[in-house]
Amino acid sequence: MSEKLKVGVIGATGMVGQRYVTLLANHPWFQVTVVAASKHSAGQKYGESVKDRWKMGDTPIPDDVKDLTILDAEDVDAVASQVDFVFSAINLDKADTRKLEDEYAKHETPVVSNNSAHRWTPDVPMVVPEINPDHIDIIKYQRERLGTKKGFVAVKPNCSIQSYTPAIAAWQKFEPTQVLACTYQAISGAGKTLETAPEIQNNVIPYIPGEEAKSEDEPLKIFGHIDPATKQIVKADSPVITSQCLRVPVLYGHTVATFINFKQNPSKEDLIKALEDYSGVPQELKLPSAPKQFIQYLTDDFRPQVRYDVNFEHGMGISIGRLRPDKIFDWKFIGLSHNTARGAAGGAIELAELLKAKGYITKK
Ligand SMILES: N[C@@H](CC=O)C(=O)O
Repeated sequence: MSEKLKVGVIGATGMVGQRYVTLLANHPWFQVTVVAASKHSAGQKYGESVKDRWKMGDTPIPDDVKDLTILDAEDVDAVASQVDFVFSAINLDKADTRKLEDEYAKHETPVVSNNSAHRWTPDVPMVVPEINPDHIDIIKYQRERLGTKKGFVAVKPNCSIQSYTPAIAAWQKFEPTQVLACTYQAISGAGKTLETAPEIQNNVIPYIPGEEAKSEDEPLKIFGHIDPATKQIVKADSPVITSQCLRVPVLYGHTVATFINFKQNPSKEDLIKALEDYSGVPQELKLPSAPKQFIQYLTDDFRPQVRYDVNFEHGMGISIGRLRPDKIFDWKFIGLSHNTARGAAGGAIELAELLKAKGYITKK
């Protein structure tokens, strides 16, 4: 077996960073060799630093990272010189995040980011590997702009869109024109637990800052195409998506109530078959984090439920149910995805696997 790629996790102490180090423990291709965080945590042993704020429940702090000394994420030289690429879960303001991620790229260290800062940079691919793997081809133009040979930034989209965008992708041949999506989002999406967010207990909060714009716009970049003339990703102009995003007292799992119109007139059987048959490059290449079944359709009207279905395919699969005709729209359905697995660290790890398999991430 070839030597594993050395990985840095920047922003390793927060909730998404913790999810990265737990998902990467025993990864067949990647080995976490550096954990980095704010200056405040730098110099401490990772295990010591996170033990009182460990949010991964029963999953212990992995042995391979426990004794690593946390580096300052802004000391790019120190981190980049020790790794082949980094996962970014850094939590700075957007301009500073963009600057820092670019610096890593310019140090010839590819960045696979969870952060939203670069999602709308026109030559940064925003990828769900099952849906738009071809967007990684934009990296050649990004490298031209950055003046790098190996370095680049690639991002995954916001977690909220992953409970309905896969269904829209599976139904592209029916030409979706309009989508209405109301999300019911878990508290871990805000980096909190039910204990650290007492305000969510017995409550529903009707506003998640910035979430509706992300939910409406990000799928369109994913459905877009690379324009070689401008060396940019041009977003699709349909379907038009409108949304409302609510925070609910759930730890993991974003549920969505979705309504959809099509130009064509698919039957329920056509729609379910398209969901169940939908499969992509990660499944073809058998990427280590790829779910065997990307989308499952559940016929029981009481499903999908967070309690039973959030961990479908280790949190990397999407569950859809209650597909039925609507009085105003053509169809409506319920979707569910795991917001910190498929929706965050798991989706980014699958993207890094795709980038490695396609030769964009290599040993330095
Ligand atoms: N913005 C989301 C997190 C997903 O990436 C949320 O607040 O739930």
